[in-house]
Amino acid sequence: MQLNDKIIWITGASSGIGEGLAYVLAKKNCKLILSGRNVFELERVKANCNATTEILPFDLSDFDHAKEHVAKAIALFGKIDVLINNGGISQRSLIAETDFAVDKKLIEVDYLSLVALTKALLPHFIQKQSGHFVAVTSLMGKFGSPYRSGYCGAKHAVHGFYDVLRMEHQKDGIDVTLICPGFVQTNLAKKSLTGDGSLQMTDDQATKNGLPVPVFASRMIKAIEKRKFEAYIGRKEVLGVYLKRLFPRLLHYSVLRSKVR
Ligand SMILES: NC(=O)c1ccc[n+]([C@@H]2O[C@H](COP(=O)([O-])OP(=O)(O)OC[C@H]3O[C@@H](n4cnc5c(N)ncnc54)[C@H](O)[C@@H]3O)[C@@H](O)[C@H]2O)c1
Repeated sequence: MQLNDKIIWITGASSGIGEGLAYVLAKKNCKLILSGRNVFELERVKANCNATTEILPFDLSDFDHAKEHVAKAIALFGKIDVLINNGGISQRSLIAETDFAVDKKLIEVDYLSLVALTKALLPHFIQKQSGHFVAVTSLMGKFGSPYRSGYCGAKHAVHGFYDVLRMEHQKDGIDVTLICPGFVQTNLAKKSLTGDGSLQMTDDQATKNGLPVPVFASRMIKAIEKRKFEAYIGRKEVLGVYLKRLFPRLLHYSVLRSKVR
């Protein structure tokens, strides 16, 4: 399935991966709906896309109004073909030093907001007997790494939810793709939550050495077009998925030795 000319809704579209996806999809003549919190940044991204790009600002943690956000998104072009649940926040703090409020925020933004939007959009996909849910999780949704307990928990939960969604609604022509990035050169690390909920503000070396956003975005779009169930996109860190599956104890000690923060 080519994404050309499709109507695609992207969350977290004001920066990083979401922004990069918007530019590649705009070149494919897609009609785009860009969501995020920062209207100024969304307008900036929109100005760099094609003429059929709209913005729909809202906070992902406002999931009590998910049905209203979905109704507005459908009204923009009359239907939606693909929802890319991309927006999210990360974490850099040890479990023993992390306030419970931080765990709650991570589960709300990185898991519950995706569930809320997906459930609100599902009746539309069932009614038209087609649609594609894409969730940007992480390799941290497949295995753990220190300093990211709440983030890993939320991203693992995303996998559980969407695996079930795929099983329950394949009969309705609905596809589900889970995208697991390794390290990608965005500001995610800088905006990561520390133990008291404040932002880390500094970059990680691993993120700086990650895939450039345009490279990542192109590979992600290919995975969506192939209707992959799951795609692991990164450099050598992707091996962690296979180590976890085959040699979990080896992965455990490799992650500890790598001292990735
Ligand atoms: N960059 C990486 O190395 C990496 C690795 C694994 C997974 N990911 C995932 O990729 C996705 C995109 O992240 P990114 O790397 O582009 O970082 P980013 O910080 O540039 O993008 C995240 C986007 O989500 C938005 N967002 C965060 N909280 C929000 C809220 N409450 N309401 C609305 N929007 C909100 C941010 O404003 C931002 O636009 C995230 O889900 C992240 O977990 C990134």
